[in-house]
Amino acid sequence: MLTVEDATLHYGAARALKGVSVTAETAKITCILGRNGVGKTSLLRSIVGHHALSGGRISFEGQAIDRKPAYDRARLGIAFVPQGREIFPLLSVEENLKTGFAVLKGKARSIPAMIFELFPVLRDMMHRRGGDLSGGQQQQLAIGRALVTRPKLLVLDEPTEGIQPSIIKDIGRAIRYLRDEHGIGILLVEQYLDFCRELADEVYVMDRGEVVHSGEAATLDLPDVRRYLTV
Ligand SMILES: Nc1ncnc2c1ncn2[C@@H]1O[C@H](COP(=O)(O)OP(=O)(O)OP(=O)(O)O)[C@@H](O)[C@H]1O
Repeated sequence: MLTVEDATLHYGAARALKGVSVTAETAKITCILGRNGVGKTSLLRSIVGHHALSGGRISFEGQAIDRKPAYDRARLGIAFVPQGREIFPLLSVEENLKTGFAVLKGKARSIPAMIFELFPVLRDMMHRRGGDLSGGQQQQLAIGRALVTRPKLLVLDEPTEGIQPSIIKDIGRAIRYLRDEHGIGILLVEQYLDFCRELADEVYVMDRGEVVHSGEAATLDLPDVRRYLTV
């Protein structure tokens, strides 16, 4: 569904991505592991249209998207849950969810009931301000907002960062449900190996702007992967 080929990205003279190739399939969970600063966020932001590549190609459902602006990619079905959530603290939970309407046509503008089945706390806190939610609840809200756009591919940047274990479990369950029941493709980056192992179908490991390992999650060579995750 999503193919990134030979992606290179520069910040000024500094090269953050060096020939990265990654694919994410429909109804599969693809996890990119790597420690801080190896280029995971840069890769995701290139995929969703927040950074322009300096080389390489990105295609989605067979269509080249690397020259398209972020809102076009969102309309095609790519939704992004950024690191740090980036919810609107002064807007209510409901208003935050409705910001997802921007990429939908008039008639399609509704909040899917599935979001409240996955994260009941969002219904309970519908009229509270986003900024009043805990970190874990904000992460659920950020995922909910992404789901409002009815994505085919959900891209998540470190969804477990700074979140308590019970909510990490809820988020893991939600991700599995989206894959199994809705056939959504999931692409997530993580530093938390166990979360990734439990969830992922396919795994990539990045180091210093490059993919250094890739394969099915079930066949991961754990000592080798851990080596890339420890500082
Ligand atoms: N806007 C920017 N301008 C300049 N350099 C940047 C910018 N964003 C990231 N970098 C640098 O690019 C490299 C890759 O950063 P990136 O955030 O993609 O890594 P990461 O693996 O996602 O790390 P983290 O887990 O901390 O987000 C780092 O050396 C970082 O300092």
